Amino acid sequence: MRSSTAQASTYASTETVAIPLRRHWTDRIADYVEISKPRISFFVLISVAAGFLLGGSGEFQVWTLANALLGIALVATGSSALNQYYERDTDARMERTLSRPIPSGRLSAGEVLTMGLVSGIVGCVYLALFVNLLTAALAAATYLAYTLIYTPLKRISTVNTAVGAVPGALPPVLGWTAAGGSLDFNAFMMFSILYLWQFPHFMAIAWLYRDDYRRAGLKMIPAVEDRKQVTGFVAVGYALALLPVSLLPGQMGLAGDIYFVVALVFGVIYLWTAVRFCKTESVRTARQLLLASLAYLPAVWLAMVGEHLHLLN
Ligand code: HEM
Ligand SMILES: CC(C)=CCC/C(C)=C/CC/C(C)=C/COP(=O)(O)OP(=O)(O)O
Repeated sequence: MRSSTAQASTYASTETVAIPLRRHWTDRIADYVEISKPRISFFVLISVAAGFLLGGSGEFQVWTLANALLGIALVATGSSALNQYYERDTDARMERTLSRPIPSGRLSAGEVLTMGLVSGIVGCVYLALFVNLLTAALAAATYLAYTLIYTPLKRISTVNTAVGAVPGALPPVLGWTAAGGSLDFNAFMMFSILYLWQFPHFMAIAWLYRDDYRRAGLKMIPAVEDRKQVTGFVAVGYALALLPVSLLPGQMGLAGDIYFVVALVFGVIYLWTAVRFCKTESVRTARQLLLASLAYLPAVWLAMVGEHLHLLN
């Protein structure tokens, strides 16, 4: 125990962290919640719910949905905890992540490692017992791909984004199989939409935090690429590819005309913000692209589910 006053900037050199002797239990809970990356996890769970509501046979199984959400939330929390355990040194070098529980000394690395293993394993076992084996196996694959492949790859190659986008795109598939759906073309369409969506989303973020990533030695495209507009072209390319792919569910009978219009309108806005970002890389255009990404996903899932369940027509 080196000190009881954890001042984030003091610990920027990684291992030196202070664990306060006594902290109120509500503060510890808040730290555990922060470890779970609650905003990303919330979107992951929205995607699970969308997959579930589209993959079911028509009969609404509320308890299976609740069990799937709980089990997947535990697995997602476990993967976030292991990611932060592994990245405790690089997180301490980035302004965005410096005040996370480990680099700021509010939680020990050992605690977070334990949380990552326990939460991940309990979540997978819970899914196997209360949902089904296929969903448990896919959730375990998501957890392992995120922690053992994507996370270490961030230090090695810019390919990391294309790899991390695979576990990132699996949540709707987990929901789909939790509802009893098989791994068919419709599940693959939902996977593809979320896979492509992640690139403009992350190019905006990676550009905004490129100095952070450079300082930490993480290989993100805008942090290693000196030529202007490469990040923008990646964003535009994927936003463009997303447009026709996102219209497929309307064509394949998973959703109808309302979905088609919503996917088209939000897809065009997403593409337009990506083009603006590509033309003029700036904090303003990057933030607009990030905002468009965060509006796109709930809108598209909601329209698909709403129309599939005849709530909109
Ligand atoms: C390659 C895949 C992805 C990468 C590298 C990535 C990276 C990030 C990062 C670094 C942030 C933090 C930005 C900040 O602190 O300001 C973030 C925010 C976010 N991400 Fe992603 N993400 C990916 C995929 C996803 C997926 C699959 C989802 C949801 C299904 C998602 C949903 C969100 C949300 C909701 C936020 C919160 C924005 C906010 O703080 O307001 N991301 N992402
Ligand atoms: C069921 C289950 C395990 C779901 C999880 C799905 C999943 C992997 C979502 C996150 C996608 C992703 C690569 C986020 C960025 O992490 P980052 O490490 O780049 O972000 P950071 O820099 O903020 O730590």
